[in-house]
Amino acid sequence: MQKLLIIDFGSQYTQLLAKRIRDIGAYSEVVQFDDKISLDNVKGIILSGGPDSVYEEDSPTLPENILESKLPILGICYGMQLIARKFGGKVETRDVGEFGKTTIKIMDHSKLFENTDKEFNVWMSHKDVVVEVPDGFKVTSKTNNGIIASFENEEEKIYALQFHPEVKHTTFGETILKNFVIKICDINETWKLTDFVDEKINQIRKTVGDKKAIIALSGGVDSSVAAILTYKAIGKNLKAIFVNHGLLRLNEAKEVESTFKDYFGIDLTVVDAEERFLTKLKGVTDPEKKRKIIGEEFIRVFEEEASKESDCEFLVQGTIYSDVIESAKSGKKTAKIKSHHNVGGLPEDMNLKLIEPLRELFKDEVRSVGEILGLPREILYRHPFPGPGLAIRIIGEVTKEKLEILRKVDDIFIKSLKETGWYDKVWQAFAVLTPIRTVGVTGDRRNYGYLVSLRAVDSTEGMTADWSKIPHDVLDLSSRRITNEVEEVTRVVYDITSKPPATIEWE
Ligand SMILES: Nc1ncnc2c1ncn2[C@@H]1O[C@H](COP(=O)(O)OP(=O)(O)OP(=O)(O)O)[C@@H](O)[C@H]1O
Ligand SMILES: O=c1[nH]c(=O)c2[nH+]cn([C@@H]3O[C@H](COP(=O)(O)O)[C@@H](O)[C@H]3O)c2[nH]1
Ligand SMILES: NC(=O)CC[C@H](N)C(=O)O
Ligand SMILES: [Mg+2]
Repeated sequence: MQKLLIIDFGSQYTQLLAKRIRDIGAYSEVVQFDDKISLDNVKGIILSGGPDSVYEEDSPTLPENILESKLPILGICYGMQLIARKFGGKVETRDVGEFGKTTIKIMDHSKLFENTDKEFNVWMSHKDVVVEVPDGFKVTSKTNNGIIASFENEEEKIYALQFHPEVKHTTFGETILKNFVIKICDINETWKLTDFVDEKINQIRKTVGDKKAIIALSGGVDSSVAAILTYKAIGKNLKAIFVNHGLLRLNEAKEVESTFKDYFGIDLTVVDAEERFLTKLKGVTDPEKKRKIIGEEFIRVFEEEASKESDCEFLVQGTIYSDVIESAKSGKKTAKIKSHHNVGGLPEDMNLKLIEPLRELFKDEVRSVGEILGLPREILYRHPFPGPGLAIRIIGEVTKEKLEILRKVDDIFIKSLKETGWYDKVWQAFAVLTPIRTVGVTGDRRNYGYLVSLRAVDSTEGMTADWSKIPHDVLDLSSRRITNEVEEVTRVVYDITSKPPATIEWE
């Protein structure tokens, strides 16, 4: 089968690139930069970004055989800088980076930019820049800051982009990738999500055999889809476990329980584990420590529940690709951003075998799988909620008192969004409780209360995000309700940072 090869230099977005290629309907494979690379059936090569700088010693280099192959090449970010250096251009670092939204202007015709505007927004994440392109290459676009955003050698079919076309916030990103895959590499075969569903159901059936499995069910999108997929494979041999770790939102435990009992015939056990989680978290302020403690405690609960069943050997989790990438469990060079509780937060000694049917997919693909499986909209379009819950939204130590405050604030914000029709317009929204105390005046009295931040983001798969442009009156409504109804809070701010440079959750 014809394919595109993606060479991974440690970008946070490598699998996202693979996904975009799937969206275009072509088959792609990701390999590490130092793997032995076979070029059989390969029609084009994409070089990913990465955390290194090409001028540093020991930084990853271009595999030799790809240049000899004369196949079309597209270098992105680090990949672009590698091409510049390899062919004799110049790469330098700058004091000020470009992270998030930047505008570029097309300077010269390029096949890559066919059907795009002459000027459009792109998503950047870099500090190094190409200051001189190699001989034989031409600059095809620059950013508003005068930085080279793309260059190419059309004859050799070598193309380079400083920005990330694989990121949804890059307008025309899909057009650019399509131009590369279809017009430049000439690929024309199809990949479908329904094939994926059938394949996974068979695989799960084979793996579990006549043993039993438990599914860690949070009521969120990913684990609900994983649950139905697994239920289709092994039926009654699947038991669902929902852990109430005391870090949930207002009324969440009750809602999840009733939704699942009503909708699906799956056998669901709710485990009340509030005291054990909060005891373990006592005095802990470091975000990574919190995540590891929670990840381990989850597994201990699942092990205890599994041991109550005969022949229960498997734990199904709704892990998706963004959980994997940020925990640095993908490529060799990928930097760790944070340990997602269900991946980087897992203990080393665990006796259940993991099944993660959605591990390679992104959120929007998971939603599509859910649609194929017939899950209701209200489950599929819930905002994501992280496994460690409110523990990573309370900056500093987690206490019962703080959990109470944050639950009330979060509930008011979400209700305000729902009432004004904004809940479905943003990808994820929540509140964060900071340890900062600030002076307020309520009813002529001094009130020394907490500072909370509201956060709402627009995203497609959580890998990048922009802050949502919620109207001022909706923010105003939320702020007034919060300060009126939650006396411990004296100040409300709205988070206006994109990812990158920030992340979605604060810890
Ligand atoms: N309270 C919980 N009880 C049981 N399992 C949980 C709980 N919270 C998280 N998990 C497990 O951890 C996995 C990762 O959590 P995550 O929040 O990323 O996914 P989700 O809750 O299924 O979906 P969403 O991202 O929409 O919230 C879940 O798929 C589920 O398997
Ligand atoms: O199940 C989870 N376990 C975790 O440990 C975790 N950390 C972040 N998230 C969610 O992932 C998405 C990206 O968040 P970040 O930009 O903060 O990494 C956002 O949707 C976050 O809510 C988690 N989900
Ligand atoms: N995202 C990237 O590929 C970054 C490449 C390089 N480290 C830079 O800062 O420019
Ligand atoms: Mg969740």
